Amino acid sequence: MILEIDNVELYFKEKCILQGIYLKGEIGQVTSILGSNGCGKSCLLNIIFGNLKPKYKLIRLNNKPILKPLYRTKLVAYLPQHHFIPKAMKLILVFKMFNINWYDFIIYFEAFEIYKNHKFGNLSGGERRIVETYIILRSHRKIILLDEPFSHLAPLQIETFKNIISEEKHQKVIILTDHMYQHIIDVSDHLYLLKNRHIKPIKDLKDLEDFKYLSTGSLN
Ligand SMILES: Nc1ncnc2c1ncn2[C@@H]1O[C@H](COP(=O)(O)OP(=O)(O)OP(=O)(O)O)[C@@H](O)[C@H]1O
Repeated sequence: MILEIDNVELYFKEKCILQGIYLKGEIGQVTSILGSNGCGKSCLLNIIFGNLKPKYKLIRLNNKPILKPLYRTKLVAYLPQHHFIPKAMKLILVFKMFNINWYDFIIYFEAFEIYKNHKFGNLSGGERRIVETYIILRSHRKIILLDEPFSHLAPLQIETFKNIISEEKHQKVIILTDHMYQHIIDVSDHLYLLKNRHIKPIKDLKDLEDFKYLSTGSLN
């Protein structure tokens, strides 16, 4: 499966946020978007998901235009920056509701075993993020959009998620964004940089310094 988003133009009132954007994601490849605060990364993920309507955009799946919002196709799962699981729901029910195996989760995150019957809202912010990120990544959807999956997580948990992403990419289109650029670079097959409304494919990591996303010497 190949997902392409093309010709995106997004305005809020008079202000142009995104212009002439083209991005491609495909099964077997992790595609990541880097960019400074406020450059439009979350907006772009929301446009792909279908809950933000830009002035123009064209989404193609295997070369075929998709005219309805992607979220209505049951092909896509999206991890937003905010928590989306009801606080009062017990963890075991959360996993049942999303049809995700609790015991597989415990293999990766042993420390959660004691939380099986705890309410989601009683977990810490980072623990809630782990549950939500896991559920989205393991969801039975072909397209996975992740907005800042690494922020708020401890180093070991980040490594676990990088391994899970590398497993899941073989059957899913994975598109993500995060400010933790080293982890993004490690886990990605294709990188894009959003800057000044435009997107640039990054072929050489040095471009991240040349385009002033990173300060000179950051990659040494
Ligand atoms: N509903 C809205 N109305 C007006 N402006 C908005 C709205 N949503 C986002 N923006 C503006 O669009 C720009 C891009 O926002 P977006 O959230 O996509 O940035 P981002 O790259 O994800 O930033 P960060 O890395 O800080 O999360 C910002 O300048 C933001 O203020």
